[in-house]
Amino acid sequence: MIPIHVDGSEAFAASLGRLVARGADDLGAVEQDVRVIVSAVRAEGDDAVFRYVERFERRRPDPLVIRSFDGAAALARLEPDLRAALELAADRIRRYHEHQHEAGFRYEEDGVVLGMRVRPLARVGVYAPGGKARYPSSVLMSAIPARVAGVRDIVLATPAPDDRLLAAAHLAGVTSILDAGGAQAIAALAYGTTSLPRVDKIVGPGNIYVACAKKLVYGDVDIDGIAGPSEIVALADDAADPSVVAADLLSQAEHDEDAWCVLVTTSRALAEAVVAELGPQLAALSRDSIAGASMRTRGCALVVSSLARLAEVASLVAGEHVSYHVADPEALFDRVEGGGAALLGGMTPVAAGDYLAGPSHVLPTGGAARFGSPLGVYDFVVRASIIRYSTPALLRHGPHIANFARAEGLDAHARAVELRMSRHTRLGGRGEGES
Ligand SMILES: NC(=O)c1ccc[n+]([C@@H]2O[C@H](COP(=O)([O-])OP(=O)(O)OC[C@H]3O[C@@H](n4cnc5c(N)ncnc54)[C@H](O)[C@@H]3O)[C@@H](O)[C@H]2O)c1
Ligand SMILES: N[C@H](CO)Cc1c[nH]c[nH+]1
Ligand SMILES: [Zn+2]
Repeated sequence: MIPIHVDGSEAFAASLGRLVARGADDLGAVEQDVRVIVSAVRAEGDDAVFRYVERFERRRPDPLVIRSFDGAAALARLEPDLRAALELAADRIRRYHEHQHEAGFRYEEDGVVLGMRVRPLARVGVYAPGGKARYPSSVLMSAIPARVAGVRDIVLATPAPDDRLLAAAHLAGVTSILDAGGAQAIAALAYGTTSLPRVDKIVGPGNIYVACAKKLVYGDVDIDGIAGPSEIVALADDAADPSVVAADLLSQAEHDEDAWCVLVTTSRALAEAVVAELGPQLAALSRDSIAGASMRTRGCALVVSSLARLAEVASLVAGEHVSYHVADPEALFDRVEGGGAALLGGMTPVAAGDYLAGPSHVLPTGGAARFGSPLGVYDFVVRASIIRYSTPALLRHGPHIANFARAEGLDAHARAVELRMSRHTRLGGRGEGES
């Protein structure tokens, strides 16, 4: 089902090389089409959004923007077990993100007040996929951090929201819903239309059209990143439970034919036992053809000779989820670089992180965990630097600033400083401004 490669072999080097080079999805195949959609929505607004929703989703939303929705009623209509799961998840996600609050700061240094002000973004767009499957979990995982940050308007963009989505939107504090999916929804959020004011930032996962549209509008609006197919890197030693490791690998493989599922282990016997588990477990899944395709094309087991090498390989691969099936997960985690989500110990399924542990499941993929972080409250704030000079401080720094400016050939910069200094001197120290 998946090949096993031992460190030192050519096959191991090739497999690791392919993983390290995997990068973000190649969006080139759809870029031209998406560019047309984005430009049309930018130029024509609602009319173009309706046109593309009719073309790709075969329906006409009415209304396109839902300003008030009865999320509480939708929640009440859900089957009680699902309702309880959503409420538990929302509560846990909120409490986790409350730890991420970032305070600004101010201090004074020799007559110069410096600081940083942190304010929430005013208006954000949260995309929740709605093509092949529905993800109320993604609504919670994207919108709750925004709500905790204090964002005033949270627009959920999703095609034809059902009760599960409306209930999640209600629990997450979504303020309005754009009933559209795909590139047209992203363009409407980025540029605004008659019925929808533009947003400051767009977050959340989606398919290749959504990802490409986010990339194209970036700069006119902020984005969280480009989410590619799901990934899991399971790290295991010889004490790991092969059936549990196999179950974790399959739990991400079932997302997408292109998901990356990788086992890195210090034990050849464990690798063989995991591979033996995969077939029967896969056969029992409803999405067996998706998970099977992912395993066949992008799955592999890499066998290394030490925990140090395990950490090195995990750092190189930089997976979205890294699950630690080893005797001392904390010690190994300490040696692995990068962001993403770490699931520590055999009793921590990746699925717990996907649904309700607390941290957002919107994570860097395609190796972006080398530098990227989970979606968080910090994604929904804007920072302003604060600088305030007193007169003595400017008299002290002024000559240095002017010298620096002239060295860059920027006279006007120098004069803006010198004017203040000379005016102050002319007025005998009684100049305007701060003493
Ligand atoms: N990383 C995460 O946290 C996470 C979470 C949930 C889902 N996902 C991923 O998000 C993706 C969701 O994809 P999806 O397709 O189910 O839903 P989606 O909502 O992202 O895309 C559906 C939209 O695609 C557009 N579309 C479809 N065919 C098109 C075409 N030919 N031309 C232009 N636009 C077209 C339509 O407008 C449609 O509304 C999956 O890959 C899934 O694995 C990721
Ligand atoms: N594992 C996905 C992120 O890679 C998130 C998700 C949503 N639902 C279940 N899982
Ligand atoms: Zn998942």
